[in-house]
Amino acid sequence: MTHYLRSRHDAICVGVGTAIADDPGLNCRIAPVPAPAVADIPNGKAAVAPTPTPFPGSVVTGQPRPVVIDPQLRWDLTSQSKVMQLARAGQGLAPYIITSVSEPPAARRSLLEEHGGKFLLVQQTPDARDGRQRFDWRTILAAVRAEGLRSIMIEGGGEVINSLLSPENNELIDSVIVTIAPTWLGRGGVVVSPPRQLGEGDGGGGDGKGEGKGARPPPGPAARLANPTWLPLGEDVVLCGRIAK
Ligand SMILES: NC(=O)C1=CN([C@@H]2O[C@H](COP(=O)(O)OP(=O)(O)OC[C@H]3O[C@@H](n4cnc5c(N)ncnc54)[C@H](O)[C@@H]3O)[C@@H](O)[C@H]2O)C=CC1
Ligand SMILES: Nc1nc(O)c(N)c(N[C@@H]2O[C@H](COP(=O)(O)O)[C@@H](O)[C@H]2O)n1
Repeated sequence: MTHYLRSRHDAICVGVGTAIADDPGLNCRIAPVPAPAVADIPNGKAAVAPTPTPFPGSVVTGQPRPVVIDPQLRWDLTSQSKVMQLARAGQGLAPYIITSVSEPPAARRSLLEEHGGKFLLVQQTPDARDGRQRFDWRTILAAVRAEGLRSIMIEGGGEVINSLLSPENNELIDSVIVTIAPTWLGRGGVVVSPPRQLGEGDGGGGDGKGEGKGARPPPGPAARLANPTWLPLGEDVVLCGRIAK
């Protein structure tokens, strides 16, 4: 399922936490799957695939562009990183790294650009929830779109998913696909639990912690997927749906 989805998107996105933890390949390891005919897509529009920039001399088709969110350039990308090895082998594309560092280290920039990747400079803004500097997802998606990439699969990890699934971003998400495996990670594992929509009122006791006027509003309705589809797949089950309005 992961590789089928990778084959059907122009870009796949992970956070720097995933890049550091997993040294992921972020390529598609199945043959390209033909797109459905435009006539089969509700309100479908003609699709023109963008031309990726592969490592010079390699022939890459049907590979998504890795997009890594790395505001402070924590990822120590080297020529031995898996994604770069795959780019050299013509089995994937070098990443676009979204950062707020205006002058990335010159050697890393050269390495990236020699492989067909690049840094995309994006400004962080204070998050309305906690005031911390973050990228707004609308800005991230605009930067990716400006590179000619028209679809993006957000793979993870936990913090990226929690940030994208925040209520204010719901309108940006076309669909949600969750693979449920018969496994639990235990305490300390990656937790996907996005912030909940807030309800009306001033919190005067509604959430049990309210202190009257000016306190945090009580929680609003829980988020749900509309028209969910459940697909058993080996030992796993895949859940697909759209965020309910
Ligand atoms: N089972 C699965 O399908 C997947 C699991 N994972 C797992 O997730 C784990 C990593 O997850 P996390 O530690 O949560 O890291 P993460 O991959 O979500 O990256 C978090 C980092 O991304 C940056 N970031 C994310 N959203 C941002 C925003 N809006 N603005 C600015 N910066 C932002 C921040 O630097 C933050 O520290 C790994 O263990 C990996 O194996 C990762 C992908 C898929
Ligand atoms: N196990 C697993 N199942 C999925 O459905 C996933 N989307 C992932 N995602 C993440 O992908 C990375 C591995 O990438 P490569 O296979 O090296 O390209 C890794 O970060 C997983 O956490 N994983």
